[in-house]
Amino acid sequence: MTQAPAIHVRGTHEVDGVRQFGPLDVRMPAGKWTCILGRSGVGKSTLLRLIAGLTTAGEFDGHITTSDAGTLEGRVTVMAQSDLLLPWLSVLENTVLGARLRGEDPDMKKAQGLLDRVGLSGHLDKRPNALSGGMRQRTALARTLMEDRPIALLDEPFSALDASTRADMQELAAEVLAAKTVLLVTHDPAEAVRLGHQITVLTPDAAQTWPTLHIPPIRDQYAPATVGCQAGLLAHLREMR
Ligand SMILES: Nc1ncnc2c1ncn2[C@@H]1O[C@H](COP(=O)(O)OP(=O)(O)OP(=O)(O)O)[C@@H](O)[C@H]1O
Repeated sequence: MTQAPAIHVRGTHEVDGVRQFGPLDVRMPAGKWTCILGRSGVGKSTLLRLIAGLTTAGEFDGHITTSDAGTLEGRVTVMAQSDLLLPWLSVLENTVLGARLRGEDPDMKKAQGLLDRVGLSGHLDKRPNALSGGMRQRTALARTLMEDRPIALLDEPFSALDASTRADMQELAAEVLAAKTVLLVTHDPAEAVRLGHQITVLTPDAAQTWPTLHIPPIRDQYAPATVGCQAGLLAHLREMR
């Protein structure tokens, strides 16, 4: 795997000639987690899609660059808000879909290991319509973690999970994606404070950096400093409405 680069996004996004967000200037440090929050509809998923090189509802006027001047193409793995599981494939087949689409031999042992870590080892042969929402999301997470890319873009990857499973999956993702450049879109201040090396709050006008704790992630969510940071961030998000 190549080393994870930093990512720098500068620009403005417009939909039908109306500015949706920007001009923003956001830097995602190399090999670190940047957690992005902001009110619903502000453009978090759009920003993620722009970095992923996917289409958006509008036009982006700006630049997305990497610290090594390399292209993003082929170096990014994306976990979208909807799980995008193929209904005719099993849990295991969906998990190895990336390799299959590239015409490679999938690493079945790695896939089975990840599915075990996400608690689905007893469901490998099931089709997505036989799974709960949380099980589907964990399958999509396993599929994302299969890809050994230097950049991971995760759009609310733990939103369908119960609290204890969510904590477990956050720890798994932090372990597997260590040293990668990660963008995590979340609505949960506790999640951002637990996982983020950097916390960015997107507004229609800018991307604000919220001060994080000096302790490196993954942080103890019950430590007084963590709880205080979460409370401050939540208050800030509520004031922005
Ligand atoms: N296909 C589309 N056509 C027109 N407008 C769209 C389309 N998709 C998204 N939008 C608009 O773009 C804006 C940003 O959407 P986006 O999904 O990026 O927001 P978000 O911050 O991720 O929201 P949420 O937190 O609710 O997921 C929204 O106002 C939305 O209405």
